[in-house]
Amino acid sequence: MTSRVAIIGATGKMGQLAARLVRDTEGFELVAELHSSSALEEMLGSADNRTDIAIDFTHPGVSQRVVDFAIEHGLSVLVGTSGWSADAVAALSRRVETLDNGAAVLVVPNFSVGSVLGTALSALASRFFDSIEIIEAHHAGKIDSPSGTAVRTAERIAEARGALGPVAAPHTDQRARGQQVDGIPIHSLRLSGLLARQEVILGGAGETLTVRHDTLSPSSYEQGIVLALRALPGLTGVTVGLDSLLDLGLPEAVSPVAPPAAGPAL
Ligand SMILES: NC(=O)C1=CN([C@@H]2O[C@H](COP(=O)(O)OP(=O)(O)OC[C@H]3O[C@@H](n4cnc5c(N)ncnc54)[C@H](OP(=O)(O)O)[C@@H]3O)[C@@H](O)[C@H]2O)C=CC1
Ligand SMILES: O=C(O)C1=N[C@H](C(=O)O)C[C@H](O)C1
Repeated sequence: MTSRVAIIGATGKMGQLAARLVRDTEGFELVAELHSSSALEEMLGSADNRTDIAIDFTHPGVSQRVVDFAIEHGLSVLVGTSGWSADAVAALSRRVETLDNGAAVLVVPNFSVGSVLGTALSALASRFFDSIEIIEAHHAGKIDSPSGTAVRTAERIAEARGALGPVAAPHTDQRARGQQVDGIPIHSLRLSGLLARQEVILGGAGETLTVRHDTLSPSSYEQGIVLALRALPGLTGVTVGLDSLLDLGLPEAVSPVAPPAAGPAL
């Protein structure tokens, strides 16, 4: 069976990449391409060629409106746009449950497998260090900060630490100490010449551990986008991240669906 796909943000960098992947992947057909001047109705396709899946690669200020429209019309949605907070995802889950019309949403803060692993490994390590900060660096054209990946990493660290509670982040009243998400300071750099990089620095007694991921080319997103597209028809409700699709083989304590972990006996 062929899934018909609409891309919202099709003129953008990621939208163009997604369009190529949809065209090149068996079982998917591209039926609509929307940009900033398009009417949202265009995402539904035509009467004899109705859309099944919407892919959103727009801007943080636009994405929620796009996703709301898609789920209201029973489309499943793959969201690549950054800026989806935990609160916004929780509200979306409630909305999808209430609608109960078959729509499913997969929100993916980062499609790169290396980045997903970097976040998971940071969550794993976070139970052993009480001092943790994130530095994320992106191309100068990125309009939002902190990055969606950094926010997701901080959320995953907070989940993994569970009863251990927030990390020690002194001097939070000083602006140069970063923006805190779940008690973890995130420092954002925007630089010409860069694509994307994230370092999670964990400090302990007499040692630091750095988990660093570098995105060198947009090709790093391709595998994750195709994996997500193929998985979407089998999902229900709202799912965040590729973790559950990748079978990372990590202990339950750092699984995003696991209950809060108890602190390690050191
Ligand atoms: N999850 C992941 O792995 C990744 C996520 N991202 C995220 O994806 C998003 C898009 O990034 P990128 O492709 O670089 O951005 P671009 O600025 O290149 O593209 C943005 C797209 O959104 C469209 N757009 C803007 N406003 C609207 C609107 N009101 N209605 C419909 N379409 C609109 C633009 O159309 P127009 O051309 O008409 O302006 C354009 O097609 C960002 O949030 C970014 O952080 C990026 C890389 C990887
Ligand atoms: O805007 C980008 O480029 C990216 N945005 C996403 C984010 O905010 O984390 C994913 C990736 O880092 C590239």
